[in-house]
Amino acid sequence: MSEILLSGISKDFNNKKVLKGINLSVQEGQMISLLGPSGCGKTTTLKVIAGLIEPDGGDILMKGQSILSTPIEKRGTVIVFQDYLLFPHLTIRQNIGFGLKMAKADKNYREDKVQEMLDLMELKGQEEKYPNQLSGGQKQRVALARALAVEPKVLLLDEPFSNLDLRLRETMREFICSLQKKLNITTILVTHDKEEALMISDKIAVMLEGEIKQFGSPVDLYENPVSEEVANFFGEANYLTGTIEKGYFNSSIGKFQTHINHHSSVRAMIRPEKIEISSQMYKTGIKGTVIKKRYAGDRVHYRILLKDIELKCIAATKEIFHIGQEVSLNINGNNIVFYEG
Ligand SMILES: Nc1ncnc2c1ncn2[C@@H]1O[C@H](COP(=O)(O)OP(=O)(O)OP(=O)(O)O)[C@@H](O)[C@H]1O
Repeated sequence: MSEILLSGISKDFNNKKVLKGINLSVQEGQMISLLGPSGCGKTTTLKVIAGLIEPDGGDILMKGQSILSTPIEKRGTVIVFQDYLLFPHLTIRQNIGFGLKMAKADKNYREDKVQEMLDLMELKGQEEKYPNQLSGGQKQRVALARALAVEPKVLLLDEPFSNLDLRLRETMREFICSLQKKLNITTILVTHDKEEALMISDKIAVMLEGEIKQFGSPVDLYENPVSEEVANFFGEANYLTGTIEKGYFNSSIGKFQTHINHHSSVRAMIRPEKIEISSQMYKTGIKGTVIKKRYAGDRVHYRILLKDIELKCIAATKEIFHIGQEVSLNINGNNIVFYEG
């Protein structure tokens, strides 16, 4: 049974459909990302789960029971916003204990729990300081400590890394991932950062214009996007048109073996890094000429011209090709994703 299940959740704001029937099933202990561009409805979805926004339609079940009419503080969910919303006039200790105080938890229990959180979040020595005396990463750990102190069943994180600089972002990402696994807490994280979602999630829900377009593992989403819309959102893609016949995809640049057998006209999607480039002019390779090159340190982005088609290719920097160079391309048919043409 799902820890949390959204079924047909809809929400309009000023006659604009912001959520158009969201379905999502999250299992206990999973880390899920809601990934989508700004304004697609990610935060609204989190707020609906937390009880901060009432949906117009649909239901939310927690372990099979509807929580729609359950008050916010009894839902077992807690939301951490990107700007942390710490209380500036309270010390770190008081901030962390705030939720427990509101819940009228016993004083001894509260003190023990705050201590446990200070240890868990590596905040020892900071307890009597005020939020403005802490770094961004420390503030975020205080916000997490305050959220986790009340032992929620579901942790909701809204863009948790967006206010941190690049290095701190990586450290906090690692910290939150290992904490989430250690506590085995069901977590839904909102992000617009694809790489972040790919790196930290058990599953990703791609959200575009108020709808979940695909829900799957990071590998599935990147390697087998269900539509061109999802493929384009996730990264760069090359498209070729052609037909599939007897297990082969026939296109203007060549014939590729595929596992698909039915006859049809298709559009084929190939990720730029799935194309192998070589300076060796193999007989089986597809001949092309490098016409553009962008060096990015750990990789190089190329444009390769083949007859009248330009392909985007991304390669490691082991061998760097120059503009005008004749190269040979190799594409494995298993790395081509097909959409109906
Ligand atoms: N309380 C509200 N009243 C009116 N419109 C709202 C309200 N909250 C959100 N919206 C609108 O709903 C849409 C979705 O907003 P939401 O904050 O859920 O998007 P998001 O995907 O989280 O984007 P971002 O990453 O920019 O936060 C936006 O067009 C926003 O302006």
